[in-house]
Amino acid sequence: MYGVTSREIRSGVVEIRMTGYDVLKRVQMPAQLDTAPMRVPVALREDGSVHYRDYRAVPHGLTLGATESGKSVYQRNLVAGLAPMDVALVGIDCKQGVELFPLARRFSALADNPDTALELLEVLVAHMEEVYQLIRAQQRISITTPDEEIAADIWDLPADVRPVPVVVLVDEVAELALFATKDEEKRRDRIVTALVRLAQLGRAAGIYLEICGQRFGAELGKSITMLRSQLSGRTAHRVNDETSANMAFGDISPDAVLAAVQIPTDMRGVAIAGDSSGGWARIRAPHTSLRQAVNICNKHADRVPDLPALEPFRPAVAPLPSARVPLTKTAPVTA
Ligand SMILES: Nc1ncnc2c1ncn2[C@@H]1O[C@H](COP(=O)(O)OP(=O)(O)OP(=O)(O)O)[C@@H](O)[C@H]1O
Repeated sequence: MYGVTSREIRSGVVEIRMTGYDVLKRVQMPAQLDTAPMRVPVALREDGSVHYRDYRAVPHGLTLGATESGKSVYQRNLVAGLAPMDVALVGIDCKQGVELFPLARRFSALADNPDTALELLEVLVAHMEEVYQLIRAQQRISITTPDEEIAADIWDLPADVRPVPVVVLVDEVAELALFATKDEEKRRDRIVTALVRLAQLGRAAGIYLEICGQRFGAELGKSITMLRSQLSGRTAHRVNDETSANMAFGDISPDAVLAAVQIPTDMRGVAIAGDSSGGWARIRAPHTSLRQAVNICNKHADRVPDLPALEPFRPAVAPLPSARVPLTKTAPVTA
């Protein structure tokens, strides 16, 4: 029997109701900016504790759910939580860009079609290789100094040489896999190959994948199983059938599969979150509107880091009203 409902009663305060137990809790979501780097408070668990998306503990994530189940709102909460942090945000949104493009001011790179997405992913693979070279160069220095720790990932590097971490958000992954011609099929395979490389090697280079979609199946080609095994953070909103729930949790926990298929249609935003340990929890993200997320991204627009490789993919955005150059010149002050 499903026994939890939650709703946001005012900004940042979520009311959790456990039906059958007559328990009511009001919980204040913590401030978005958490002290631990790359650890985002993104939702509440049914016991009232905070659910974090911790990129350093679980580098890559897969979020599944039927249409209108709450995937975009969840992803929006992630972006809003990441916006104040020292991180580059990269978005791939081939659903006409409707979800991620309004948040463009905080993004270092955006792609809204599969051709640009492929170019962007291959640039990220090249960036990852450069970061590996940097880690190796640092290792060569440390190795000659007894007692000095040897860097194994970007977080072991001295802060002044550490590259900025990158979170790559992919909205509706199946849109990247559509093909009608042989050339488009080859493009799909190259996209998935780049995603697999980022998923296998990205963690040490501080590149984290956050992939979202209604399904995650054979349409993504032969490497799908390999890619899925690397996306160890799983979140499933309401799904249409057990097959979809299995795509999220079949290889992790049969109980989580059952819990995902039991999410009722009217519980939008409720999800099951689990990872490769087999542990899982029911969660619900705050109902952040697109307007609220845009405001947060605009507020932190100046935190977009300088990453020359991503510059060609930087979204063109109009300046914010406060930063606009006045259309009329003020008269010079004369003595
Ligand atoms: N955490 C939440 N709390 C309350 N309502 C929510 C929550 N998340 C989503 N909803 C409601 O569900 C609707 C659908 O959410 P959302 O757009 O995130 O779904 P989706 O899975 O991304 O859908 P699609 O695949 O069609 O884009 C929202 O308009 C909102 O009203």
